[in-house]
Amino acid sequence: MIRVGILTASDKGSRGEREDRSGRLIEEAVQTIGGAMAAYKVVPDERDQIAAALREMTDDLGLDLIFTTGGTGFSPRDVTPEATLDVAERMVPGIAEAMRAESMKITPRAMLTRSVAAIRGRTLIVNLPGSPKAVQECLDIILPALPHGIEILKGEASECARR
Ligand SMILES: Nc1ncnc2c1ncn2[C@@H]1O[C@H](COP(=O)(O)OP(=O)(O)OP(=O)(O)O)[C@@H](O)[C@H]1O
Ligand SMILES: Nc1nc2c(c(=O)[nH]1)N[C@H]1C(S)=C(S)[C@@H](COP(=O)(O)O)O[C@H]1N2
Repeated sequence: MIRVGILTASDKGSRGEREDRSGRLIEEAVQTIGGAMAAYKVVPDERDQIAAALREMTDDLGLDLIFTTGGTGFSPRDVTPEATLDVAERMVPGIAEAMRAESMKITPRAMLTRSVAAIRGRTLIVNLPGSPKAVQECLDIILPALPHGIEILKGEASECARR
């Protein structure tokens, strides 16, 4: 079982002005790879609050995988990638590269997400864009590859199967 944290960075969501459909979507999608939501938080687009929530989900809760949603674009308040870099120990560029490359086949605006993926301790952190449409598209692209990486992170698999 993969223990998943969902962190929604949204000013509107944190004020209770919008239902978090993106967070709900992530919760349902991770079940297809044996994931279960173990923590959920909505924070405003504030770098310190996002980084603090990421530290809590990694260091205190020891989750396997964290998806953030929102705050990856060009608005001055979009700081989720910067907050992720604040807590990152090792980068995983291929995940964001794959999301952008495959999403570009759907919309050229996919190049506008500044999302990053990184490892802290034994936790993989992946930024997703904010809209439910973008979240679904990005998860379709990356979810199949994640369980193997998480197994290795957890020390449950040492070799890469050639697939
Ligand atoms: N968590 C979410 N749940 C449902 N819809 C969302 C969510 N995040 C974004 N969206 C939708 O995607 C659109 C673009 O997202 P964007 O990140 O620009 O949000 P915003 O509403 O401008 O800002 P914020 O969510 O930070 O208050 C939004 O207008 C909204 O329709
Ligand atoms: N697959 C996919 N990626 C996408 C999109 C999309 O519709 N589908 N929208 C893009 C748009 S319009 C923006 S502005 C950026 C940043 O989104 P965010 O600010 O909500 O994080 O994600 C991009 N990535």
